Amino acid sequence: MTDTDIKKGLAGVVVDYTAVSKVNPETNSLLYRGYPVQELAANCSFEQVAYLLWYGELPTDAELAEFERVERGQRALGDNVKAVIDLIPTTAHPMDVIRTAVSAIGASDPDADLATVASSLNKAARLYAQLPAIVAYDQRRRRGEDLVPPRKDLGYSENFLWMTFEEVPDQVVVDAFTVSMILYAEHSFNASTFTARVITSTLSDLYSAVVGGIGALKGPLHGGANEAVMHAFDEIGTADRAEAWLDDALANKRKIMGFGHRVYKNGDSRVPTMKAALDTLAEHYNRPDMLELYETLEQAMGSRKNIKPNLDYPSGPAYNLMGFDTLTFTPLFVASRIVGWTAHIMEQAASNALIRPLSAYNGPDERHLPG
Ligand SMILES: CC(=O)SCCNC(=O)CCNC(=O)[C@H](O)C(C)(C)COP(=O)(O)OP(=O)(O)OC[C@H]1O[C@@H](n2cnc3c(N)ncnc32)[C@H](O)[C@@H]1OP(=O)(O)O
Ligand SMILES: O=C([O-])CC(=O)C(=O)O
Repeated sequence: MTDTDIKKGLAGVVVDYTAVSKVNPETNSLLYRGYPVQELAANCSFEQVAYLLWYGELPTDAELAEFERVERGQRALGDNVKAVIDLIPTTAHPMDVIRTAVSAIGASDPDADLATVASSLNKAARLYAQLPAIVAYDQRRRRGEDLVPPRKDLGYSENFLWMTFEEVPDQVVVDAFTVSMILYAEHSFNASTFTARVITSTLSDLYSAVVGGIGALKGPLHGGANEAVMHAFDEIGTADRAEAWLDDALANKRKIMGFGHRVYKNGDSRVPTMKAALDTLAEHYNRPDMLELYETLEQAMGSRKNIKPNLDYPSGPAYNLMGFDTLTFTPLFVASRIVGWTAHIMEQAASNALIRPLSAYNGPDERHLPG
């Protein structure tokens, strides 16, 4: 075994097939079940995309109506889940709250260990329906606000925003939110999805795999970057300070959050769509200063390092403009990625092989206890 045999971070290693999505850095494209994500973002609801990712085809009108009926019927936060959340101090990171809430849902499911396709689809649908209530309630309780019950007359995005802010914002805001949910839903074997697949590969249950995925997503090298982008914007303040801030950060060997990607080396296929949504929001809220800072930092990062933004870069400021607290950004990613994770969990279960790579030992040579 030589150093070149070791693929640190599994970089460049193809570990399995997937039919869920195709990330193609050569053409800078992303397909969900064959459809370009940009087409889906421009034409579909989040409900349609969730159905597509789970079932492999877009729903007919009748299938969509039934799918929406089931989702709307399961939106309300269960009393037991609310009680668990209320036990967690508001000083905890919201990702820890989401992780615990999902664990509580799993622990109260008598069929948690049942892994038939129908049972897994039901569990996935329940988590997808419940996560907005969990995310919205956690943000509200941190602000000292009461829980807002869901409304069955609203679509997924409108209801999510309603439960968070107790009002449905203008359509441009709802549309930008839907675009973000669609773009975040799925991205092949990223770290959190792979984590979920590893857990599934041991024949563990779907909830355990999702909880593991949430843990992996929390880190700032993955989903936690959308939150970290906003912290950086807060640190920088105004566009005129961006270049000096960046030079200082790079001199101190800091990673610039929201830039770079393991697979895309020429830009993230989702960024132009999310940037267009951010542009709309900046106009709607009359915040040209946010765009100026965004573009100045992007250009400076391009000229210093030739590293391009990833999806977390436009999403962070977009969620800020929508009114979400910075700590809620990564939980929003969870609410969307639950769809991708569970699609992969089901795919892994249907064609399973225990995931267990090898390691090269570089510890002490064999030795023995004295005597
Ligand atoms: C939705 C998502 O999860 S997208 C990813 C979100 N994560 C972030 O935005 C965090 C910031 N970005 C990063 O840390 C990285 O780009 C990653 C983790 C996303 C990808 O990392 P890798 O594929 O392992 O690339 P790696 O870290 O080896 O980067 C290659 C070089 O570019 C540099 N680089 C890459 N990204 C950045 C960055 N954001 N800031 C500064 N330098 C960077 C690295 O330091 C490295 O330089 P070196 O060769 O001089 O050591
Ligand atoms: O693919 C990755 O490594 C990270 C990413 O962009 C995602 O999960 O959306």
